[in-house]
Amino acid sequence: MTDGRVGTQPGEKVRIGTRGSALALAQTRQVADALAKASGLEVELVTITTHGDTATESLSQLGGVGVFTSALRDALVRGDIAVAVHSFKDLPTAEHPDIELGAVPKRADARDALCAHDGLTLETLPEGAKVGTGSPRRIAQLKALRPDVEIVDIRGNIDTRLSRVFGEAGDDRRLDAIVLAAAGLGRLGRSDAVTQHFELGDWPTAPAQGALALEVRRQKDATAFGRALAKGLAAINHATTRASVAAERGVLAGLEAGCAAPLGATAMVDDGLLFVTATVYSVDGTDQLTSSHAASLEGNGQAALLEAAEDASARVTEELLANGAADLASLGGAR
Ligand SMILES: NCc1[nH]cc(CCC(=O)O)c1CC(=O)O
Repeated sequence: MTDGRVGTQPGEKVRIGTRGSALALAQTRQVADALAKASGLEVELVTITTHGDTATESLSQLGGVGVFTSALRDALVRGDIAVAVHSFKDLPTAEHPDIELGAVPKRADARDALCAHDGLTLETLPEGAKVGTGSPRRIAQLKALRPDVEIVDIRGNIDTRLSRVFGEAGDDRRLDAIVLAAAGLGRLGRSDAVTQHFELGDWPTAPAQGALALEVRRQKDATAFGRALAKGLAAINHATTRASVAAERGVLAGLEAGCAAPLGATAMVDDGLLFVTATVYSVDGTDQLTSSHAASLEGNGQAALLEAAEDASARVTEELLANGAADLASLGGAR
């Protein structure tokens, strides 16, 4: 298709695929601008509708694997787009034969946040308060700390969810609070709705939460355009984010848990070490298992970081499984 091309064609743009939600568009515009600057190429957003956007079932019923990502991946493989931008936490852990990770930009806030009316926090919500979330992990975490609250399964985009607390929702739809990713709220300029941030130490979040994945085809165009794109992707890649996310997702893959599993994982790089901590919850929130390990970086650069990530996450996975994580998590196996 592009064989024999020497220079970039005038007007040839990097077609960047994104979901059409306000959140997806906001985050993709940001990386598209950064990629344009770093590559010197013109960019163009291509909106793609995914099954997760059109389905009306709750997320736990949809079953998860790739509902938000497979249509984007299909467009990438077909060549309709050159780059697919995903919320990293929505990506399945299984490798795709034709696709690889092109870049992972610097992570945003990985924490979850409570958005409640009247400035309330998880501690000050009234007894029996209605709290909205569709995530088995968040359900387990809420139940562990506030077994009295009534958890309401919600889905939809962030603005729809916020309207259940702050908007004109009728009394029967009105919620006292919802739990959302701080990163999503930040990207939409809605951090003002947050009444409490949960610290990662006692409220770990989904593997890769707050990070984006830029995927590209494994098969590269040997053209000036292809080289400029590769250079741009390398420039916006953030090596420690990529390794931290790899460590968190390594635990997810190692536990053979789906993206809806009640698992929280947090990794970070500091002072020559990569740390990863993961917690598996029973769905009712009464039980949990945590494991933490660190691996030292044997050298510099992305490869050394990824090796440490693999090492640390393998040890965390092994310890969680040895302590019965599979049994604990499968208490929610029906999801
Ligand atoms: N599963 C939905 C989803 N995928 C990515 C984000 C937002 C932030 C992110 O992690 O990049 C959200 C919403 C949420 O969990 O509140």
